[in-house]
Amino acid sequence: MDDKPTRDETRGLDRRLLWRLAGYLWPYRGWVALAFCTVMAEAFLGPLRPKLVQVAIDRHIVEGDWSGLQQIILLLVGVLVVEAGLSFVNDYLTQWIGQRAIYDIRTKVYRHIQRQSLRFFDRTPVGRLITRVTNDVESLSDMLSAGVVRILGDLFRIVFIASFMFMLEWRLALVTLAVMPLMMAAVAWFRRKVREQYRETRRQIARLNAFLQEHIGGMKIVQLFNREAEELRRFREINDAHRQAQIKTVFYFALFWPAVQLVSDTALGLVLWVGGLRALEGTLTLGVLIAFIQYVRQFFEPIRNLSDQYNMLQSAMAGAERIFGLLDQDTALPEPAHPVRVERLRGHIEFRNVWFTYDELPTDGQEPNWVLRDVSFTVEPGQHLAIVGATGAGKTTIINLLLCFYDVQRGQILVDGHDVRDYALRDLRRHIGLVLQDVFLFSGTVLDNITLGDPSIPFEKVQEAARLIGADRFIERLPNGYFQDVRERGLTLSHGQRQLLSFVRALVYDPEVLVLDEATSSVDTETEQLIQRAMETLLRGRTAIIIAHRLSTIQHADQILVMHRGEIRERGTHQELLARDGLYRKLYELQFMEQARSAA
Ligand SMILES: Nc1ncnc2c1ncn2[C@@H]1O[C@H](COP(=O)(O)OP(=O)(O)OP(=O)(O)O)[C@@H](O)[C@H]1O
Repeated sequence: MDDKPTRDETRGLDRRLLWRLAGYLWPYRGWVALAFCTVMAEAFLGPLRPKLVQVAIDRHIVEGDWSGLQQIILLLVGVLVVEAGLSFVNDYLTQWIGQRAIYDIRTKVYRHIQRQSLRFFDRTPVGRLITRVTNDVESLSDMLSAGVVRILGDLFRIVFIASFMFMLEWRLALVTLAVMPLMMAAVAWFRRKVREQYRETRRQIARLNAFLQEHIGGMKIVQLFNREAEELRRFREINDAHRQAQIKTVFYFALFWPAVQLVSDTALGLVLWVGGLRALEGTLTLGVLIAFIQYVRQFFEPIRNLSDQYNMLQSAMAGAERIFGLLDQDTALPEPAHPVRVERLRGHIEFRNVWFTYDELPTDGQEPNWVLRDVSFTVEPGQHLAIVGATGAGKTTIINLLLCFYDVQRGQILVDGHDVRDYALRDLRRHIGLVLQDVFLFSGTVLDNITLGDPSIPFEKVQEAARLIGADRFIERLPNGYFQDVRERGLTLSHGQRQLLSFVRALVYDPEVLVLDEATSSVDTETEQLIQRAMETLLRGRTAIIIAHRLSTIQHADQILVMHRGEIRERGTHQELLARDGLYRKLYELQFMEQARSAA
């Protein structure tokens, strides 16, 4: 299911992952160094304050030295102001660095996904990829921004505070540290519990995501089969498990904070007791005692922060592992070192003994599950080739291979005499237009969907293409015409209208070769005729490969291939194939009878 924790999160911090993540901060190393300096200065100034208070009391208040006291007060105010300034610079800077690094990683992940071959998308659920680009990248955010800097800052703060305490009065410092074993025990317990709970929460989130992805996608079926109540019950169950995991996490946090407070208060009590007794004996000044009270308060805060940050690091490590796992998996087809240059294609296409399977080739010598078997054919420039066959025969696969969505395992595909692998993918796809039966419309206007956001295509060209295809009438009837928003996935347009739009799109791009997967969805007779005429316009003067579902539309094709279970069973023109008493004739008669039945 989506987003399983892929690493054992009980493992500690992985140094290899940390280094790799640090690599994303390298471009901002100057700023990171500055952030370190500010955090160090802040870590030093904090413990300086109690020391100043001690001096103010012991040397000036007790001695009645007003002018000296004034100087110390001024110094204290100065320290506070500088600390506030440093804190601002540090917070802003670390977030700025972190957000930049996150931006870089997110762009890198998206670019990587974009380059993958379709084989990758067949195997990887969309929900998982979305989680990688959003949640997982976000989980690195805390670490790459404040994380590392703050952890170092806290460590330094502990060292500085301890040093100040020891310099001031080493015996009282030891008294403060006496509670450390208690503190360590509390931290260790909390860390273990929260880690367990954290893993449980992640598991529940993954279940929630997987459920939502499946059920929102399949809502039509859920509603059609009246499964709402049952699905709601299942959703409630998962949602409840998620809630319980969250509440447990909150429980441990709620227990941890007061526990830390208790330990630090115990330290305070000890300091007051031992320090108070000594003050009464006259072996300790009041200033030192007051300074120590402040140090005790300061000392436990970074310790508490560190245990929090440990959890943050854990979550970042899990996210990093998943992101790097994705980045390290590269299924992009290799681009040729010296691609064939193309200005225009002549449109000569040849499949030469092509064998193909969607699966990985077995390494144990077993025969693969071939989807295409020894497919060979040639389309001369300007010719129209139609492919027919039962569902699953391998028609779409031929298109997928011609457009290099997948790589052939045996044989060769040649366009204008060159292997398709010798072309740059961009070039090849620019010159071979593809019109699919399931027309995908992006959110945006009708115009955007025709030009696919290419501003160099003039509006007049779009209008002209729409007129030639016969789509102008319905577009102009839309409330905003070409500027009508089509909504996500084109739900506001009918099948026929979407089909026409995709024809206009193809005509505007004016490819030399056109590959067309004829729509199977039924449209009314008028739209059917419109589509038929539009197809003729689109195909005129171009080399074309048409996957035909209605045999009536391909009677004028120069060549027809009849596919059966991945093989070419028959080939010829419509008349030749009808004359032969074979598969084509059977298919034709079947469709003919169906049409006659539906007309009756
Ligand atoms: N992405 C894929 N991964 C694995 N197998 C696939 C994939 N796409 C298609 N197949 C399998 O390959 C075979 C041929 O499929 P193909 O889509 O080429 O058939 P088709 O003739 O175009 O069918 P239809 O007319 O239904 O579109 C089928 O058995 C199908 O299950």
